[in-house]
Amino acid sequence: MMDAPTLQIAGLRTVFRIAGGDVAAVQDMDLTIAPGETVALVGESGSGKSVTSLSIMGLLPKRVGRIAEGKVTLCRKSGEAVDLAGLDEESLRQVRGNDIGMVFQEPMTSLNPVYTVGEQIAEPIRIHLGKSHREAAADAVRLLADVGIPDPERRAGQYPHELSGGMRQRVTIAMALACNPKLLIADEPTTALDVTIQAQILDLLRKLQSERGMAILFVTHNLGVVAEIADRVAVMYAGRIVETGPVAEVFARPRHPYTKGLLRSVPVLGQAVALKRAGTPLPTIRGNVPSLRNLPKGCAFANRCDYAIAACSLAMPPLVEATPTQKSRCIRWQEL
Ligand SMILES: Nc1ncnc2c1ncn2[C@@H]1O[C@H](COP(=O)(O)OP(=O)(O)OP(=O)(O)O)[C@@H](O)[C@H]1O
Repeated sequence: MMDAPTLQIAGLRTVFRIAGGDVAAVQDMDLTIAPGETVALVGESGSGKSVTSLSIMGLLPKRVGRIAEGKVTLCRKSGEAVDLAGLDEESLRQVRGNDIGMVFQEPMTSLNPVYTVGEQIAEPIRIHLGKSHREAAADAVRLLADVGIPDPERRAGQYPHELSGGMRQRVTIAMALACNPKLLIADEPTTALDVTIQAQILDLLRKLQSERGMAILFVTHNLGVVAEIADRVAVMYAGRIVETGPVAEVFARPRHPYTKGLLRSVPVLGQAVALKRAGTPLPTIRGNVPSLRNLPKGCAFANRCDYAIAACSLAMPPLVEATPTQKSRCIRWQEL
């Protein structure tokens, strides 16, 4: 029998209250992540990637954002399945940092400047796992070693400002993993780091995942990072998944014009230099992401799409199976 999924999102719709009514930042969202699997959410800025991860974690801005429909089922460490969309704040606090670990783009937003890094890693271990100060402090040093920080005993006594950006991000990963979560949500965790450090952090996440077998939801706008880290990818556009499938298959043969455009606009080093010399601009997707306040009736990508026909503007295309493993929200996927 297959293991139960670690995370199962079904029919998620997340809305924000704005002047004049609610606007949906995420809708029709179905997504499953199996134990030990890495799923990447990609798309341009504003496509709804971060709102999806905030919805899972119960961290939507209070009174402004809310889950209006759908279920977010998490298989907890105990084996119990809970619908995070239906939990109160206190129950969510027991899940966050315990069953779900979180790593964000800017490590300083997760770290407190007035506590040592050792104290900060030890805190969730005491709160969620009920260990003593002494045991939690020893665990914190072990975790610092696990995330590749040299001289972990000395580092545990240092404050965040005494560490480099890459080291700080390793510390937030240690914090996220402190309680051995089933799911790690990493929202642009390498975007603020320079390229060599980025590669080290991705290597570290891969190594930790193979050791611990946790599921990872990886949010990024960077397709190179997706290729490095993910098993499956879900491409978002204007709040909806427009294509999903195994990374190798989607990259080799995208079945949605938006994915195709995104892949075409990734600079390939030699090619980018040659294009620049020839005075040819790198291909980009023309036009802009539509405003969520007045999304068109049909496909939200139609006005930017080279494949658009009249039918595309009549109704929102459903997400259909293009292959047994790949889905597309395009009525012309067979022609791509
Ligand atoms: N606090 C808020 N109030 C109103 N609307 C919001 C709020 N936060 C997000 N949104 C809406 O949700 C949309 C999706 O935002 P989200 O942060 O998920 O995008 P993203 O794909 O993660 O982009 P980025 O890569 O820039 O973080 C935004 O375009 C915005 O319209």
